[in-house]
Amino acid sequence: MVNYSGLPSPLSIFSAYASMSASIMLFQTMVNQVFPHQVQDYIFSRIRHYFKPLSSTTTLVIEERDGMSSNEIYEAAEIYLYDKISPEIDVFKLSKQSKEKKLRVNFAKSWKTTDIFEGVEVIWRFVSEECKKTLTFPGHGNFDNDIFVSEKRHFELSFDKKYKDKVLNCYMPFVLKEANVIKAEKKVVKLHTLGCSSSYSSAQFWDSINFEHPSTFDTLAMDAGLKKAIIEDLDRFLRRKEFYKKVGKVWKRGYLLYGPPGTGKSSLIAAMANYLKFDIFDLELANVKRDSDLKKLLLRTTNKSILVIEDIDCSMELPDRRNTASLPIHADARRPRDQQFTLAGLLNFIDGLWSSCGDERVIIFTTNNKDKIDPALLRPGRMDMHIHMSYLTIEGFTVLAKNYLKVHDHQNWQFKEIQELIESVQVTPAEVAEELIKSDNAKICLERLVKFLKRKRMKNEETEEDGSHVLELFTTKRIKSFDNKMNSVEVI
Ligand SMILES: Nc1ncnc2c1ncn2[C@@H]1O[C@H](COP(=O)(O)OP(=O)(O)OP(=O)(O)O)[C@@H](O)[C@H]1O
Ligand SMILES: [Mg+2]
Repeated sequence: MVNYSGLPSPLSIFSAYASMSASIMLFQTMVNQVFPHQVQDYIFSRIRHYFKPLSSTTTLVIEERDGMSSNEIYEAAEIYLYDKISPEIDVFKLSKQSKEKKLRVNFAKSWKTTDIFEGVEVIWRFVSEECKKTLTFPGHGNFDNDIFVSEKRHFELSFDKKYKDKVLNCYMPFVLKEANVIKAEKKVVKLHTLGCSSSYSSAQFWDSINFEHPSTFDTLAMDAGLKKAIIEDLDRFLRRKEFYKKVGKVWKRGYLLYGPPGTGKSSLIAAMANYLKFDIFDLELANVKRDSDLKKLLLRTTNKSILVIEDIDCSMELPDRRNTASLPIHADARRPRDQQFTLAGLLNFIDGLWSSCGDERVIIFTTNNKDKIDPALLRPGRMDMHIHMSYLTIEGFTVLAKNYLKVHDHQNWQFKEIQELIESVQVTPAEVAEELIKSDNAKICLERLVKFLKRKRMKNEETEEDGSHVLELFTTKRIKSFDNKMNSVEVI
């Protein structure tokens, strides 16, 4: 039925629509009668898919994780978009972890913003979904269920299809570059520690907070020559990207810090992280359950980071590691042998696969007792530098006095006495630092320190007079007072 203008009349449109609706209803009834529910759903979803209006928009999904590793584009987008969170207009997420000083503003669920790049409009949307997984653990004869909840996050980037090339080839590199600039400008060092979803769950992940350790090379009580050597080594490492590439070596540097408790090993790690502006990944081997978990965790560390494994001698529970290098670090009888891991395995993985998956990696091991650690760690080529953190020296004390009390040696008569005492007593920077914060008054602090050092010296002398220990302590003291009073660095 066509009217004189050549257009279909309203009546013809209505009758066509009515007959189409009737056919659809007939088809629907037929499908409902013939097919089971699941098949019906599938048929209707396919029909909807084919008959939906053609979209002119493309959407890129940028997930937080790319398999086992973090996705660099997601991280860049997070940094780039962070400044676009506007508390006045949008709903935003506010959080604070107990160890953190500042509030943390973050993207709320379904947060959305528009960005314009060279005249092209793109829309960013933050999507976060909760995933619940039920894990079953064998209990006493029965099975305990534990629900493990994790968050899956991604960004969706939508834009007009015709700008696909421009977005992929120009906008995305722009976002990556901008993120690097922002990161360098207000680089906040992060401390990543091991987290676990629940006491039963085996899933382990890195949990991060802002790292606000005040230690720097200026505040470290250490011989100036050693400090200079470490700083120069770090600078050389950063500069040598091309060199490492040319010689076919992985761009990583390993340090072994050893010395008695309280001599500043952890403080030096903090100073290095603050100097390099690298994140710290603090790996407590005692909390890692399986070899496969360890590998996953290592692969989830990022570039420009420091992997720290403290007290490596204590992570190895076996009495003598020299003959047992292939025995597991965790000799846990409840676990099958293939699920345990060895130091040799860990080192091979770090040297091999892990290092080749990233750039600008620093790895630091610490120990109180270098003699007790596995020879595998001391092998040439393993750790590039062995740094001995010693008892307090006069030079170290000068740094502490300046930092804690703002006094310089020439200003104070007690300095000479303290210097003489420090030369004759083995005292750690931690012990002296503890005395120096006991009062706001520098004079009182130094007087107390003199008393403390005299008491310590007397105690040592008394112990030396106790016949049963004479030989051992004498030997230890004479040898160690020479050895341990020297910070030293050994480039391997
Ligand atoms: N060399 C140092 N320079 C400045 N402060 C220091 C130094 N060594 C120790 N301290 C002070 O003592 C505290 C404890 O030191 P730190 O944790 O760095 O020692 P450590 O060698 O890592 O000890 P442990 O072997 O027990 O882990 C620090 O927070 C700092 O205040
Ligand atoms: Mg420490």
